[in-house]
Amino acid sequence: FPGRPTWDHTDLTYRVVNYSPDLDVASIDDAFTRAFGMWSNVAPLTFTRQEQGDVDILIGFGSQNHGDGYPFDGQYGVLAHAFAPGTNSISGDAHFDEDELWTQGGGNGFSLFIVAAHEFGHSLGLDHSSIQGALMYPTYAYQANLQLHSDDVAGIQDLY
Ligand SMILES: COc1ccc(S(=O)(=O)[C@H](CC(=O)O)C(F)F)cc1
Ligand SMILES: [Zn+2]
Ligand SMILES: [Zn+2]
Repeated sequence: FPGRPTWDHTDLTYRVVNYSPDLDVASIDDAFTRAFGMWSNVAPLTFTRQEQGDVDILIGFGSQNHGDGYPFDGQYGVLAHAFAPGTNSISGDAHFDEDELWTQGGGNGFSLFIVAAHEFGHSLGLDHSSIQGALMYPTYAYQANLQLHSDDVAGIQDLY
């Protein structure tokens, strides 16, 4: 992102503000934990869930207008969005479009784990990759066994 915003600390905290009815709470929590893990596996970052107080990354589901001036668009189209690191309260936050069908794997719907891993890349300061096959490529593609592309790894290691 322009100006190369990054977090000034590596022990990041997050909270899940609300849940989608598409999956049970444990599956949603697990998808986010695994999505953060993709990045902490290759960069000196830790992600700790914190139920109280200020956190770096707020995660939630919303549809259409959900309070941040970036309304979602109903089913399909924009699936989610996330804000770059910074000092604003919304910095780093990740929002998922409730009008999508969130799933755990193949078949119809979108993998919450894959979309979250991509969004958290933005929450950490990564922009899009031009390499198809990279997690940070701008369009969704289901992968049964998600692996970061070398471009994703290079990007996060360049930032942290
Ligand atoms: C692989 O993960 C994603 C790919 C594409 C998207 S998106 O189609 O919602 C994208 C938003 C984004 O790049 O985060 C689009 F611009 F709306 C979200 C997650
Ligand atoms: Zn939003
Ligand atoms: Zn993106």
